[in-house]
Amino acid sequence: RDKDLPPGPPTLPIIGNLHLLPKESSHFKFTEWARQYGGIYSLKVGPGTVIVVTDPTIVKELLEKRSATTSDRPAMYIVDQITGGFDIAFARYGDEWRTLRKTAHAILTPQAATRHLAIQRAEATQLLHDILTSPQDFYTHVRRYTISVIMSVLYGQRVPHYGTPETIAFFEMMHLWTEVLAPGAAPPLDLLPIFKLVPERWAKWRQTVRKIQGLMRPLFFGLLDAAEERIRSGVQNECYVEEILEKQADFGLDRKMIAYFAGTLIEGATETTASYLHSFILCMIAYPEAQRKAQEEIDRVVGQDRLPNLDDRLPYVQALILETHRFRPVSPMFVPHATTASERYNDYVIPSGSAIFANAWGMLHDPALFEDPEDFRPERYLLTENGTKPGVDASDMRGLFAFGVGRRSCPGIHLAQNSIHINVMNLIWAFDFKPVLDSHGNNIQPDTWAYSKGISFAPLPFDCLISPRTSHKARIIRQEFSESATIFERFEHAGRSTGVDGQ
Ligand code: HEM
Repeated sequence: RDKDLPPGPPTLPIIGNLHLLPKESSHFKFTEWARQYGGIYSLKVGPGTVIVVTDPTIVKELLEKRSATTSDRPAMYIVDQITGGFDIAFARYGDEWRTLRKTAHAILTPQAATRHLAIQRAEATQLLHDILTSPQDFYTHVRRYTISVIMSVLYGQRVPHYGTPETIAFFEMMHLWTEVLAPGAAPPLDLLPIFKLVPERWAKWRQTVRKIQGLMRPLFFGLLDAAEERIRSGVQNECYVEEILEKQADFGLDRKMIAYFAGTLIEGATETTASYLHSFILCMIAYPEAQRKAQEEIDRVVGQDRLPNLDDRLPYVQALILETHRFRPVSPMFVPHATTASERYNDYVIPSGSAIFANAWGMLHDPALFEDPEDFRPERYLLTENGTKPGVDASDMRGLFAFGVGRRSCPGIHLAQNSIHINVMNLIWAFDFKPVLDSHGNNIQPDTWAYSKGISFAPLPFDCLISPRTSHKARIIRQEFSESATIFERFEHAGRSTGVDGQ
């Protein structure tokens, strides 16, 4: 380790800290090191440098104030092989990323996001209705909701039930993504490019990449073809593809870019929002007192006779939403950034080309910032704006640290926040969430640590008893769902096929 680098664990010759890197749930080990080496430390991975930041002030300084040089992404050979560099979340910091980001704003700014509220509300009503009808399947109902919203926003085509060929192909593809990107699934291709020459029969990762490509191309182009055909036939519903085809020349996009950009946005939107909502339900059964307080507030403000809406003032529910982001952040390490120039921070030099990991988990679970951080306690956000301990200077800790900071922060935040607020309020208003019972009638306590260990951090499927709070509310749900039919009609195009077989 160069003497100007921030401190870090002892290195071995040539490989540096490679042998120490965790194979799963890396945020836990990265947080352990942060407690030992401080708010900024470094890891050597072969010749490369990784900087891990676990201090809100340093994150703000490096990723926000100096975002002109810290907004690149590390090279990811496998991702580029799969998406041709057109996945906005992993694209290098350059003209193509700028173009993609600009087009994302066409659908994702706060104003643009309000255009999607009608379909989000209608889909949320279907989520209530689906849970009312088959509560044991709540996990897949939530996923149907999230994919249906983003498909409507992008292609103007909703997903009325979970088993459509497009959803089957999409989730199969996501499963393979997780498999191939899991640490250890492929050799360190970005550090040791010689491995790129290994032929496919000896490189399982290559076979997986080929399978993903085989699912991805027909899915992304099939969805685009179907949307274009619908638009040509004069049926419009203000979706992204309509807008982008109109302005294609201004944005400088070719057809492949549109197909891959829109397709990779489905990935960015679906699992993240679903994972948040699953964590919320898990917290409701694990922390019944928080559920009771939220229900009491909603009953007082909203009453029994209508669904909640975004104008309702519900401070405890707002605090609960923030606490869920803090307690189980969807992206505990954000997405890694990289530097395009050397940066000096205090006495340290961060070389150009270093990866920077913002350790959101370590900050959101820091006992110096949060009282009993491993407790789920919405009240902390009623006490101080950022949920931090009274008296702690947390001005650099924004309440929504969950969505990243700087130029690469999440452009989907407004769409995601609307989905989260609408559904959390609806679900608390409508249902009681309880743990399942064992054969003696005792509660089986949910495991709030049973999460996926790969690149995403999502609760593993869990059991839960969900029942409507009153039969009157159940009737309102059925009525609202049937009234949503007129909104759904605009996003359902019977007879138009994407050609995806979903096998
Ligand atoms: C609970 C929901 C969500 C959470 C917690 C979340 C969180 C994040 C985080 C932490 C990042 C990385 C920020 C960084 O690198 O500094 C990110 C990036 C991104 N998110 Fe989200 N996200 C969510 C939903 C969505 C939705 C609904 C969309 C799309 C409609 C979306 C699209 C993206 C994209 C395109 C990027 C990459 C941005 C870039 O690299 O320029 N996300 N998100």
